[in-house]
Amino acid sequence: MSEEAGQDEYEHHGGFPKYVPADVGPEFGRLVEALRTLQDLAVSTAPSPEVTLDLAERVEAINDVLKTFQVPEGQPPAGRVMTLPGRGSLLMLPWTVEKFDAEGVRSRGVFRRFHLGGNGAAHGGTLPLLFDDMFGMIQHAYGRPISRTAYLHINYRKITPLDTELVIEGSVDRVEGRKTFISAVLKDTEGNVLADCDALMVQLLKGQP
Ligand SMILES: CCCCCCCC(=O)SCCNC(=O)CCNC(=O)[C@H](O)C(C)(C)COP(=O)(O)OP(=O)(O)OC[C@H]1O[C@@H](n2cnc3c(N)ncnc32)[C@H](O)[C@@H]1OP(=O)(O)O
Repeated sequence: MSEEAGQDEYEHHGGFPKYVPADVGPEFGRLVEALRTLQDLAVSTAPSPEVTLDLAERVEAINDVLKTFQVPEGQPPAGRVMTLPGRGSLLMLPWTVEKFDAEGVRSRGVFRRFHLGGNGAAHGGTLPLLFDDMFGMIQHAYGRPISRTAYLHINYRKITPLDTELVIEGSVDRVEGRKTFISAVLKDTEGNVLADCDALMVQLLKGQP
């Protein structure tokens, strides 16, 4: 990361907690990966009613343990571990950032069974999630203040396959006052464009949520 990257005016805007990198051990990444596998299996299996009941009780028991450790936004490690796929957040696609500076951000990963839409392809709604998260990182790496996505325009050029290594890369196109215009492209490793996307992020005014 360059020295300028991420040097925005975080604390001046709308009640957002300040997110700082989380210091976690390898057990956290192991738990996240186990939960991702659970998600994949939850949408791709058809256990018997007896097994389903047994699993429900076991997962409920896990939830009872986790509930006792709930903390406010900004405090869980989920989303704050840059070295983990999806920064350790189950919501995010399990992609790993490999370039993060003012010139742009690049990330690499796969869509998994959990992200299936139909006929072997990734669900169309998972691509905007990938792009929107990228845009947040891009504007942060560029040093822009806290902003929200005003629009996001995506072009689906080719079917996005599951379990196939893909690359997404994007950068800031231009800044006009509060407005940051950003674009990114999703490609396979042979350079075929699967989708491209451009978005406007608008800097929040003081007090805007
Ligand atoms: C670590 C923290 C990371 C934070 C990342 C968070 C990322 C997200 O949460 S994204 C969530 C999804 N997005 C949202 O929920 C946003 C909901 N919308 C809003 O909050 C507001 O509409 C917001 C803040 C985007 C803009 O509202 P507001 O501040 O009133 O701006 P407004 O005065 O209308 O517009 C500012 C400029 O942007 C332009 N603009 C705003 N929306 C659009 C749009 N959809 N299309 C084109 N232009 C737009 C306006 O035309 C105006 O341009 P100009 O200055 O040239 O006249």
